Parts: sequence; C-alpha cells; structure tokens
Amino acid sequence: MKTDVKPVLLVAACALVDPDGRVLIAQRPEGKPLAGLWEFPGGKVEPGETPEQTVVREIEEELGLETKTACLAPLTFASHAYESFHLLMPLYVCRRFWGIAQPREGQAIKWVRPNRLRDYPMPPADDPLIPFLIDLL
Ligand SMILES: Nc1nc2c([nH]c(=O)n2[C@@H]2O[C@H](COP(=O)(O)OP(=O)(O)OP(=O)(O)O)[C@@H](O)[C@H]2O)c(=O)[nH]1
Repeated sequence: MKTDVKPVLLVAACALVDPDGRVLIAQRPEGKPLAGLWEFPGGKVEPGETPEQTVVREIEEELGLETKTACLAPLTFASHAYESFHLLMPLYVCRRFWGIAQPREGQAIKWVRPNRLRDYPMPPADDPLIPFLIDLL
C-alpha cells in the first residue's frame, strides 16, 4: 500500500461577525490557487507567530480592520487533504473589531448571513465549517 505523505499546512482563519450576525467572506483574486472561491479572511501561520497573531495581522493587511488576539474565540477547525498538502485551519470568531472593512488586495468582499453561505462557492475545506456558524449565529 502506498502511504500518502503530505506536509501539514497551518492556516488561521476568522469569521468576522457584524452586529446583524452576518459574516465576512472574501473572494480569492485571479491568479491565486482556488481563484474565484469565497473564503474567510486569514492566511498561513508564519514562523514565530501564534495562529491568533496571524489572524490579527491578516485582517489588518487584507481588510484594514483592527482587532486583538483577546477578541478571537475558537469555533472549530478544518482538516482537509488538498492535492499537495494537508490543510489544518482553525476558525476563530471575532465580533470586536475596529474600522470599516475595505478590500486591500483587489478581492471582492461580502457580509453574508450564515444560512446564505452556501450561495457562495467556497474551498472544499470550508464546507464542514458552515453548520458551526449557522448554529452559533
Ligand atoms: N484564508 C483562508 N484560506 C483558506 C480557506 N479555505 C482554504 O482551503 N484555504 C486555503 O488555505 C491556504 C491559505 O493560504 P494563503 O491565503 O495565505 O495563501 P495563498 O494561497 O493566497 O498564497 P500566498 O499568500 O502565499 O500568495 C490556501 O491554500 C487556501 O486555499 C479559508 O476559508 N480562508
């Protein structure tokens, strides 16, 4: 039997929740893997960072929003085998952030009710996360 060894990639992502209980999703720009799919803000955990620090940094870089690690609550995680790596992605929820979300990297963004998330094609790793957001919100 062939053993399938893939590197584990740690990515931290966050569901930003607005006062109406809507969640922010961003569309991956052209030219990136999985372009056109909608995803939660976040990115790869860089050496020396905690996953919470990654989320705080990425939200600032991608959306111009400020938050703090203490404002992130863990909700669930994705564990998904992609072709060349295995994604491990904690999903945090954040209701306390400052600023107005502005797409800073050419991506489209949308605030969406969790029960409408299925209207937006997301990466396969994200599908199992949606029921947790529906239950929470
Ligand atoms: N941020 C984010 N990434 C996700 C989600 N779902 C999912 O499968 N991913 C995967 O996790 C990885 C995120 O890495 P990233 O956004 O930092 O990396 P990237 O591919 O844009 O590359 P780069 O930023 O190094 O250019 C990608 O492979 C992406 O497809 C999600 O909901 N949010």
